Amino acid sequence: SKHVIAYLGLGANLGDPLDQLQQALALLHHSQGISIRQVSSLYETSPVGYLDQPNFYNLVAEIDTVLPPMQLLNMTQKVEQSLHRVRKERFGPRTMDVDILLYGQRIFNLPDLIIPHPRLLERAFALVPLHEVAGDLTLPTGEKIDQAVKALSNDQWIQK
Ligand SMILES: Nc1nc2nc(S)n(CCO)c2c(=O)[nH]1
Repeated sequence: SKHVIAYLGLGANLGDPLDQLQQALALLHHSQGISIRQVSSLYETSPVGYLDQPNFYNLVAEIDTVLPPMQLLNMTQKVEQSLHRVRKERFGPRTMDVDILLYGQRIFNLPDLIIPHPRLLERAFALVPLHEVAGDLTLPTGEKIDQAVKALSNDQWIQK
């Protein structure tokens, strides 16, 4: 069936984030219908949304998947659960967050699946690692990633 290149944003700021990110990548790579093609550098980033929490560690993985979007969403939620994701505050600290940033050139606006990720273009913690693995991509909504990353305000910049 049809192969789609998708981009997943991973983040963690509770427990042992580096170990959890490594475990999440291994789980994804060994999932049926998903193969990881590229992984960005690891970035330590200051929390966006709810500031009174530990720094996050973020990365973006480029995957080749034959899963339809809702099945890919199920897989990402299973990975979060196996990393003991406890959903408390919506923007609070978490052991693992796996967001579907892009799914080929597709656009979805479903109740529990909005792609491209709605806050992608204003979040350096997603856009900078995405630019690293897919810098010359144009979003299905028309924005060019390399222009969007340049447009980020300086205070949004993050260190590797
Ligand atoms: N720096 C940073 N801030 C965040 N705020 C939320 S919510 N999240 C979870 C991802 O939506 C993050 C994150 O991954 N990194």
